[in-house]
Amino acid sequence: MAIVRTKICGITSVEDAVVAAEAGADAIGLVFYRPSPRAVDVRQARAIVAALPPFVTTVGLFVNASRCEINETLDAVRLDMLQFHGDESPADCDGYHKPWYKALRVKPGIDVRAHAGEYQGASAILLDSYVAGVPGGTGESFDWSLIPRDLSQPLVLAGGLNPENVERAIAQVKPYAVDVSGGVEVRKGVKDADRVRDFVRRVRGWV
Ligand SMILES: O=C(O)c1ccccc1N[C@@H]1O[C@H](COP(=O)(O)O)[C@@H](O)[C@H]1O
Repeated sequence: MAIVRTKICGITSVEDAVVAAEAGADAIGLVFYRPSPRAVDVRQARAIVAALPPFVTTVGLFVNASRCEINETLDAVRLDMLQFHGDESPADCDGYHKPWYKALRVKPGIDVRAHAGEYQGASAILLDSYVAGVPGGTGESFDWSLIPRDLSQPLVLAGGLNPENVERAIAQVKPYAVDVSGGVEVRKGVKDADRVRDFVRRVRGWV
């Protein structure tokens, strides 16, 4: 059985980053989108990244950010990958000399395969729930039967995942990785250490 990778997104403190890393998360996500309750600035992000042990991937999440803002963030913070979670075109995502992946928000009627196929430069495609007016981090799951089996890029499953449903999600979707934010929080922007550990254990099949 393939190992499924875990990303814990929306980390806003050193403490939560260390919990995620010690739990066995493969990646942590830092939200550079000011309207989000999970947004961090570059000073917070630098402190979080500095506290991480080796081999934990740092992902910067952007929503329709300007090239200038992304480049300034990359100059200030050691980010390994970029997650584009807005309406960015394939061209908008290229040119940062970093691996990147694109989030697509799924609702009935969307042709996921065709949409994903436009992002040939992406290291992966992340599928999240569509909620009108909110780009992500909604805690809402979507109908996993809408996911095509034969995407050409690795699939990162997101949207309303939590320790209670992640094993079912993995069994049904067989993603490359899972990404969680709200499902392992005490409140928006603050992780629940026990739920983070429980989530990672379940993804790894340790329970
Ligand atoms: O976390 C946020 O606040 C956020 C804001 C804007 C875009 C994306 C955001 N988070 C990402 O949304 C998905 C699903 O989150 P959840 O588990 O349903 O809460 C995940 O990829 C987060 O990284």
